[in-house]
Amino acid sequence: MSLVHHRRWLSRLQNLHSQKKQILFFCTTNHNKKHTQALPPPIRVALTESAGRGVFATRRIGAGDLIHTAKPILTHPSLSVLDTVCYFCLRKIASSSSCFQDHTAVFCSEECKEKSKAFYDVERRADWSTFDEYCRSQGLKYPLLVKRLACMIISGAASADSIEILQPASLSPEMIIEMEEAFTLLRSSFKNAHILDEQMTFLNKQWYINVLARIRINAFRIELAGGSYKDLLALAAASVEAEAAVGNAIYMLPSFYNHDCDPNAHVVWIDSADARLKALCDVEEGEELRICYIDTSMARDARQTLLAQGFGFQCSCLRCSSGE
Ligand SMILES: C[S@@+](CC[C@H](N)C(=O)[O-])C[C@H]1O[C@@H](n2cnc3c(N)ncnc32)[C@H](O)[C@@H]1O
Repeated sequence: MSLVHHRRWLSRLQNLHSQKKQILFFCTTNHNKKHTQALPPPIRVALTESAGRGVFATRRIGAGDLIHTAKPILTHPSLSVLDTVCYFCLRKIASSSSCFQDHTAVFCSEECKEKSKAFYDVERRADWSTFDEYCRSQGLKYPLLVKRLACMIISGAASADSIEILQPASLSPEMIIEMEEAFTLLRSSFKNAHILDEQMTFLNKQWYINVLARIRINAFRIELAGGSYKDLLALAAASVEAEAAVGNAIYMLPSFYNHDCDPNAHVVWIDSADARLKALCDVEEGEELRICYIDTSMARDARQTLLAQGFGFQCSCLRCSSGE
């Protein structure tokens, strides 16, 4: 990406920051005060030397401190937990008596149902069985986020360029060919549901590829840390079967954190897709905050391969450079 391109995105980000309605993404909560206040988090997004944009501390942050919280701008539950995880916030639903069932989806609260009403109404007009089955059989999770985003755009809850600010993955011609089937299924599901052409003007192949290229390197796999002992046992069992995730989500600010195999920050989810960015050690003012995109316990070569294939970069962090 060129410097001019980066500057353009940085200025867009600054504009976003100054818009009051966007404060949600950057919201921090001061629990010591009687009233909840939206304070700016102690960070800024700026250009790094070799990893594009990154997140930097604007003051000293102590080990274990909450840096900021972030609400997702897009979520989708894993297909295997559609009937036990909230459609909107990905909270686990303990029992059918404690949820708000609505046709194919479950909601943990009236609030989540209300917040997703507009795009859920669009989604439930269509028959998604073929699309979902295609994703399930191919082990694809990101097209589900594209489907959700398309429903949000059709309903007016999001704009067609809402995640354009995020960095896209570079896609090979083979990857683009692989996307065609899911795109065709997505479009035809809307068509068969009689969604009007004028509501779907954005939904062309180029839009689909652009969005998926961004989701590919910016989506977070959500594993909830909270819950009962029974949940933890279930989570441990599910982890073994690689099904621990309740879903996937896209955030704005957390997407600007770069990777390090020995990170100084991490993301935690307690009981929903609301993310908490926390410092893992003391961080000095001006220092870049980095999270780890993959399992830190892996060996160097495995980490390098995964980062190159999944995120398109060669990691040159201290740990990788020292061969650890
Ligand atoms: C989630 S984005 C992070 C923010 C990104 N730098 C930007 O400008 O929007 C992930 C991408 O950032 C770059 N990146 C992240 N960590 C990196 C690192 N340690 N070294 C080089 N590039 C990195 C890679 O291009 C990667 O695909």
